[in-house]
Amino acid sequence: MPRFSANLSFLFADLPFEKRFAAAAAAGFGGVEYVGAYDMPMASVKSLLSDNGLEQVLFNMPTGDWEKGERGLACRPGREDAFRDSVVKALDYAAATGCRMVHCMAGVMGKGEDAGELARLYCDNLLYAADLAEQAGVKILIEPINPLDMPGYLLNSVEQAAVILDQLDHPHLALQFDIYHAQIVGGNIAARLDRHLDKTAHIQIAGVPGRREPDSGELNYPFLFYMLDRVGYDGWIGCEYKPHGDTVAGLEWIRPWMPAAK
Ligand SMILES: O=C(O)C(=O)[C@H](O)CO
Ligand SMILES: [Mg+2]
Repeated sequence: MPRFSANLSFLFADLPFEKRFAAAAAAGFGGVEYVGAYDMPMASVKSLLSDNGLEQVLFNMPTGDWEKGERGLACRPGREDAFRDSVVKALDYAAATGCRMVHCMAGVMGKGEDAGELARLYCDNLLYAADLAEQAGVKILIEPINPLDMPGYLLNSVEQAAVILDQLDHPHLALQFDIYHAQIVGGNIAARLDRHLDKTAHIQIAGVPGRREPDSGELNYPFLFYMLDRVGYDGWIGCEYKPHGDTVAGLEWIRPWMPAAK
């Protein structure tokens, strides 16, 4: 049976962030994930989780200055110190909230930059983060993101991520398999999920095209959930989509697997 996590950066977006926790619990979710809650004190996040009986499934490391175009720091020359600070901050929040997975965004390539050089720095930084994460009992996840939504992003394909994970061979590095991005970059989802499942610590879903509810578009999610059960995937499935309208009204697709809270 799939276990669904509500991505609070996408779902319940009409509510203030701190109210999204209760809304997720009422909708039946047992876990939540989001980009980050670093502007809230750790104790407040912890209370929101425990008051609502929620597990903190995942969040991102601080990603740098989003307004200025940063999308993670891990491949960025000159940002090594900021990257190391971001690892420490994320692991502090992870310890406070009992979170066992942290997504490390790679960052974007500038025009004329050497992808090989950036990839080398990215790998060095991933190993630095993974060593610290190991001491904290946390996994660092890397997620391929499609280049239409995030032009210049360093890590685009699941296959690229698999090569990096194979080469770094660190027990605290794993794949965040976002099916929405993977469908746009390569398709053939069932076979690729199967092939890379041993590296996959977390899955995210959305309909393609449009990143809407997973009951719209070209992907057959009930089949993929069935397949994930058959192969014994026991991780979370993050609902990272932009609801068409009201989040709860749009959750009809989930009810065969997840009833609303009583
Ligand atoms: O963009 C995505 O798919 C992600 O999962 C990012 O972490 C969102 O920030
Ligand atoms: Mg994602």
